[in-house]
Amino acid sequence: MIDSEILSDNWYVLRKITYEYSKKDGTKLTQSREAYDRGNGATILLSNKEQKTVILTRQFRLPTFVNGNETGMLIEACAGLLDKNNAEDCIRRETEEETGYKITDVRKIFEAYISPGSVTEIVYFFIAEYSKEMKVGDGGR
Ligand SMILES: Nc1nc2c(ncn2[C@@H]2O[C@H](COP(=O)(O)OP(=O)(O)O[C@H]3O[C@H](CO)[C@@H](O)[C@H](O)[C@@H]3O)[C@@H](O)[C@H]2O)c(=O)[nH]1
Ligand SMILES: [Mg+2]
Repeated sequence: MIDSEILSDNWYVLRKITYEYSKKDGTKLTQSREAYDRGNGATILLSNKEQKTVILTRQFRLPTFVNGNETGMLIEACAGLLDKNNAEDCIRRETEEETGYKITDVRKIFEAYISPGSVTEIVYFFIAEYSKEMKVGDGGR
């Protein structure tokens, strides 16, 4: 890395990074690219096999509104940004906040860079079973 310049540091951080990249033939190329750092995230698909149901969330997503989604409303799997906790603890807490279900067993199925051309974020994907006994609140937070 040759240089890192902060272009925006308001809510999350947008940097312009200049670096030297070695090509296969050994020649070196200097490139600059912007990278948006908003931390890492986790998402979970909650399902109930007996009922054949899943729980999804519905919320306003500004970036979709400015890019063709007329109402800006999006139906999604429950998701949240990670803090210092590990991804598993974080998705349990996020599930309770957003859906009102206190889940116990969660299984990580994979992780991925979701928009590697511009965003640094890794998203950890989980699945879990839920049942009505696990309902402890209204969710929606
Ligand atoms: N003031 C302010 N608040 C912001 C801004 N950007 C995000 N927030 C707030 O920060 C909180 C983040 O909520 P989480 O539930 O932790 O994250 P998320 O937005 O659901 O993100 C998760 O889901 C996305 C969609 O799948 C994923 O893109 C993301 O990686 C993550 O997993 C929300 O209350 C949101 O409004 C901003 O620019 N300004
Ligand atoms: Mg969320």
